[in-house]
Amino acid sequence: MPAEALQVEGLVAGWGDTVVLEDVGFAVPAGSRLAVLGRNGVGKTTLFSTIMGLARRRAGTIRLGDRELGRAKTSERARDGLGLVPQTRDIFRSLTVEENLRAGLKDRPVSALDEAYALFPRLAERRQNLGGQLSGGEQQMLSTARAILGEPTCLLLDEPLEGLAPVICDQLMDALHGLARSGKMTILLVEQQIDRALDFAEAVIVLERGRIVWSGAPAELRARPDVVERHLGVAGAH
Ligand SMILES: Nc1ncnc2c1ncn2[C@@H]1O[C@H](COP(=O)(O)OP(=O)(O)OP(=O)(O)O)[C@@H](O)[C@H]1O
Repeated sequence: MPAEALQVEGLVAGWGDTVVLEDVGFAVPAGSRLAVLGRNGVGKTTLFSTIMGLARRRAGTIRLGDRELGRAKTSERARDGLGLVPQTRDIFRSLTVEENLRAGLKDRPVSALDEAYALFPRLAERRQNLGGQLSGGEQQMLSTARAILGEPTCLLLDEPLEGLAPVICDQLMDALHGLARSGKMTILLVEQQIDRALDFAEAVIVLERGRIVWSGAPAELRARPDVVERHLGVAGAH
């Protein structure tokens, strides 16, 4: 396996005729965790969408392991090991929790569902409930669990904590830390809760208007309140 799970170089991308990302480049070592930070509208979701083949790449390369993704379809990227948990939590509201999870199994045996239930015991309690009956936190757990069942080598999590109560954020982050400890998955996290993102990540990139304006280690960002204030719009990360 190459040392880098994901390598992005000179990426210019957007939607239709609109360019959102300009010359974005970064590399994520296999098994590591990267936080992607930035204010609303700077292009974080567009970055994940471009990696998944959902947005329009105009220039640059995206390499997953040793494969350059080029024009690969989203389904091929998923087969090659990319997984996305979108901000919109794409669960099937009229299917049960168990049915939702089965949809994420790909070719794996049904017994693999136990992995999801071990990671999120709350989902086991709710397995016969419909997706639409779940709380926001449970829906986020379901969306995350379904992506994980596909055994992605590289998981993209887009603002998983948005709108969740602090205690649910704790539970979700505990599960993500557990996943990360297994070392099998490379995880990219977009998150507005900066402290939680910095606790989780080993490296950080900060986006502003579609460009990377800062990159480094979480401790380095914590030592730069000026960067935090300027690009993330808050007084400081503690
Ligand atoms: N699916 C889409 N179709 C068309 N334009 C989009 C789409 N998603 C995002 N955009 C546009 O791309 C630009 C960057 O938005 P994006 O969602 O990537 O930023 P973000 O940093 O993820 O912000 P947020 O934190 O608000 O999600 C915005 O102008 C937005 O309207």
